[in-house]
Amino acid sequence: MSASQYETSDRTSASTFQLPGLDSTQTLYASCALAVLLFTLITVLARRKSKSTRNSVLFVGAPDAGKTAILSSLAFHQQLPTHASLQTNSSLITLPNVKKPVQVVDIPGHPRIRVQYRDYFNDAKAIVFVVDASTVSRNGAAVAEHLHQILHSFMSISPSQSSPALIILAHKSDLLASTTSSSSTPADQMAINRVRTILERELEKRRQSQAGGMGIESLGGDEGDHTEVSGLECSAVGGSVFRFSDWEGGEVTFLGTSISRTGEKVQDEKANNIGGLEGFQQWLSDLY
Ligand SMILES: Nc1nc2c(ncn2[C@@H]2O[C@H](COP(=O)(O)OP(=O)(O)OP(=O)(O)O)[C@@H](O)[C@H]2O)c(=O)[nH]1
Ligand SMILES: [Mg+2]
Repeated sequence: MSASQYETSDRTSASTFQLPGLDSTQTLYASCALAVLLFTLITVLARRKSKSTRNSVLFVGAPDAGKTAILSSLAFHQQLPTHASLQTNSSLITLPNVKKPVQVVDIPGHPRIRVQYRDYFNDAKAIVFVVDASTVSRNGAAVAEHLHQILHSFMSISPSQSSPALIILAHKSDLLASTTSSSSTPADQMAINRVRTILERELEKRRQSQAGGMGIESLGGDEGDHTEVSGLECSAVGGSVFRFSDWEGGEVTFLGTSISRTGEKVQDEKANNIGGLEGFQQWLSDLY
């Protein structure tokens, strides 16, 4: 091959990597700048997408806790007669000072159905765990098992993803009012204290069983009996017992709630407030 032939082929291959009007160094810089721009664009779009996916509110909790009753109070401003739900309910609710309606998904508490919360977990902006404060002393272990499943899901969220907010409603506080009428503590606060204390005790039992390698009751659904169940990790500062305030999965809010009896109009039209659920409505509004 002659020297002139080499020259021609060199020029041809060089020209394929050059942008018109730029030499090879400038072409390299331009390509790098373009790559950085594309990367930034993709990252921004991906972040926006992951932020925008968390929009709904998820109601979970034991059967008969009051989830559907709360949902119908918020959605229809009236407590409709309810019965054990056998399928997931979904409704749009309006919140004070929030422009767009918010979707609420109510997962039945039946052990076989409750695992369906996982299908909605990644879209949830808030997880609302409803507890019947009037019966929790009797069924605390079962309620804690259910809550453990939820806490486990929180701890499984990857660090790059945002977590939903978690609130535990100490519900049916009206049923404590008669038993606590002589006490100076308001019924809502009494309900919170009771629910928090019982759940912390029951979750601590589960934590100890795990640590002792004794195995604990199943977390339900298709997870079966896990030997390495986690989700109850607490910061070392808090000492050795389970405390919601030390839980590593995030902040846990407690609120006492109740709703009026069947058929009563429960909305204060002017304030758009619903008796016994105002604090909860406000908490939701603050999220949106
Ligand atoms: N006293 C009182 N009763 C309530 C309150 N909230 C709900 N209830 C009653 O509790 C019962 C159960 O309520 P539901 O809303 O059906 O319970 P749920 O959590 O949806 O139960 P599942 O669908 O089985 O998971 C109903 O009879 C309600 O009227 C409350 O604040 N106070
Ligand atoms: Mg229901």
